[in-house]
Amino acid sequence: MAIYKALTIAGSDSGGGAGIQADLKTFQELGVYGMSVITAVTAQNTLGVQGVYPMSAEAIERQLASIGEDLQPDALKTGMLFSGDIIRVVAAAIQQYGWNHIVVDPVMIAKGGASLLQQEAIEAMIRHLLPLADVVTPNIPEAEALSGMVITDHESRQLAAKRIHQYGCKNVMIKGGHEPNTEQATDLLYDGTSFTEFTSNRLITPHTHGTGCTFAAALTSGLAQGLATKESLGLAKRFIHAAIGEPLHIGGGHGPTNHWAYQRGVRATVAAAAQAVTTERGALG
Ligand SMILES: Nc1ncnc2c1ncn2[C@@H]1O[C@H](COP(=O)(O)OP(=O)(O)OP(=O)(O)O)[C@@H](O)[C@H]1O
Ligand SMILES: Cc1ncc(CO)c(N)n1
Repeated sequence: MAIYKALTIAGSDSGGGAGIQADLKTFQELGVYGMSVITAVTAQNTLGVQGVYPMSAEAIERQLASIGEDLQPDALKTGMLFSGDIIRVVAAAIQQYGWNHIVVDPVMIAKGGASLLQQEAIEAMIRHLLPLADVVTPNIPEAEALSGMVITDHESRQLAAKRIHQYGCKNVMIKGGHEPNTEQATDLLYDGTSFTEFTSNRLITPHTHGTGCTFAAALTSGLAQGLATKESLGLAKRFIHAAIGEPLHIGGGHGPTNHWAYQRGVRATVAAAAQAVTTERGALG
């Protein structure tokens, strides 16, 4: 059996709902072997971010080299990168080791408002990282920061996607979790030629901590297994919808999503089908 390997380069969330922890849980659930390079440690829970402690560039470089010298990832994602220096180190390693299938989740601000990326780092991300990306997955505020324009409607979202695409990434997926007053959660993909929408009903819940990380990790899992970009995005959309749809109700604030929900749904469907076959056989004979 082939073992597909996925790498996350991101920050640690002590509360377990976002960052490295969300990524590794998602990789595991989707059947890929997960590896991590930790860029920063956050003291964080469902109530907010209580502390941010970036790793040194040397510590990050060393982790990247340990992966590069031994374990080639089939796909990787970046999450919280915090500074321009860290972005340059990560971009250099991607090039040095010839890694492919790169998902850049341009994490900037946690849902509670804490900054996870310094302002000066946006320029470095545009210059060094986006040209290496197969898919970049900004939410609406991140797409505004990257494109330098305000997104108010469908047309301005399309224009922002085109602007971001010009930085050299192959695909831009502007996620719609932050779109106000909509009954649907619609994500917009631009591949340099045409637009594709991925839509689900909007779930009403405060428990959306780590949705972006989980979505990008599911996308990375699909790419690691050799699925095409659109197939992987479809998988990610189904995975996050299931994860938001069955919240765990832990913590006193914005709780994490449920990383078990998607596979439990798949297993239940398979079990129901097996039951139907057994019943039919029983009826026949
Ligand atoms: N309430 C919701 N109901 C259904 N889908 C949602 C909801 N909120 C977010 N999503 C979906 O979750 C995925 C992540 O989108 P979102 O815009 O929330 O990311 P994000 O803001 O980067 O997340 P994070 O807060 O973790 O940084 C997208 O596919 C989006 O459509
Ligand atoms: C470590 C980390 N990465 C990303 C996010 C964004 O959800 C977060 N809250 N924490």
